Amino acid sequence: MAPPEVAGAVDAAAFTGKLAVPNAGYSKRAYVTFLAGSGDYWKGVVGLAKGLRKVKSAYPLIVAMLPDVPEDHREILRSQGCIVREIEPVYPPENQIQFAMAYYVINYSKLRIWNFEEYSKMIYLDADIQVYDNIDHLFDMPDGYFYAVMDCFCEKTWSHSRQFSIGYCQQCPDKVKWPADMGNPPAFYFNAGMFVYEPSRLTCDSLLETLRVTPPTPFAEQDFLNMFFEKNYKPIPLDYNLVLAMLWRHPENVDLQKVKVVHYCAAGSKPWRYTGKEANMDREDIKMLVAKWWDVYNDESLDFKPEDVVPEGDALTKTPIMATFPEPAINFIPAPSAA
Ligand SMILES: O=c1ccn([C@@H]2O[C@H](COP(=O)(O)OP(=O)(O)O)[C@@H](O)[C@H]2O)c(=O)[nH]1
Ligand SMILES: OC[C@H]1O[C@H](O[C@@H]2[C@@H](O)[C@H](O)[C@@H](O)[C@H](O)[C@@H]2O)[C@H](O)[C@@H](O)[C@H]1O
Ligand SMILES: [Mn+2]
Repeated sequence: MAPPEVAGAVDAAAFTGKLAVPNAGYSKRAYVTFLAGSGDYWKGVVGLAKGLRKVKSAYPLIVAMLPDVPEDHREILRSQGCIVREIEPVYPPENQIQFAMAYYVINYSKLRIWNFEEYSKMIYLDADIQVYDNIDHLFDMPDGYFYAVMDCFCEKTWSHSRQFSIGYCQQCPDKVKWPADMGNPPAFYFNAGMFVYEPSRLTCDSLLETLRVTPPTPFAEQDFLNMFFEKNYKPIPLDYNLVLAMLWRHPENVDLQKVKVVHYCAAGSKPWRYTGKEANMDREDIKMLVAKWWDVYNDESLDFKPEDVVPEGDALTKTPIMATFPEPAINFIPAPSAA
């Protein structure tokens, strides 16, 4: 069953993929992910690069990374055709979150991807996301909006929220209705693991200016982006970012045959760390999705090859060029080591 129709959602018909038109202009487009620290998230990026190759995406994958990503990890990503871009960390005001600095620096630093204005349109994907069907047609959606998939409020990670306390979720707004005496129901709220956006230095400056006067919140940049883009946000179908908790919280809204993008964000679901021991991780659908991720990661036929490099001047970047942008010599205060 389709998820609840949401007013203003982009018409599902636009998502057949058949409406996609080749990118006529030279407006540059790219996927972008984010990498911080010397931990194992680089494996997620390798999986994502190979997944995008498997679905024959026409666009490159940029990796926005903090200075604390070690050179050997960067080299692995370059060898997989990724374009590596170092970004400056974003430090929230020290006085507010000194005990969770690493978490907040990692999440708020993601905002630097708005500076990549050599691209007219980008699709951001967390490193714990995998793309199993081509989604290039999302680049053709009308400009001026922020497209992302609605999140779910039912996991205990939401226990701090009013929604959780009354059992309300936007995925099933009629099950527990928002009480009239609590004012209007919350605005649609998206998961920030995947979104379609238009880079702009002006927007980036405005984001960082606003952040300076905004106290950090539990979901960090996800809460912040929902507040900042509330008026431009357009929900897109959950097939474009399946937050795994939907499988046990709202199975009636999920058709795994139609899902194009899977977000391994549930506790214990990161494929490269999977043990099957955490809650819900012994489900057959979770085991299948984790195995599916490993199939792509281990598929050597999907490794980047030199012949994948496109000739200079090709209007469409058909496959990632083996380029590494000159990493700007910015003097960084080393970011706290990532979580
Ligand atoms: O140590 C870390 C933690 C996070 N990330 C990046 O930040 C994103 C958001 O973190 P995560 O996906 O773990 O959050 P969740 O979606 O599970 O809440 C990840 O996907 C990575 O792209 C990273 O590179 N290193
Ligand atoms: O805290 C910041 C993160 O917030 C989001 O993850 C959440 C969200 O999905 C909740 O709905 C889940 O309950 C929770 O498990 C999960 O961590 C983004 O996916 C991630 O990119 C990042 O912005
Ligand atoms: Mn994630």
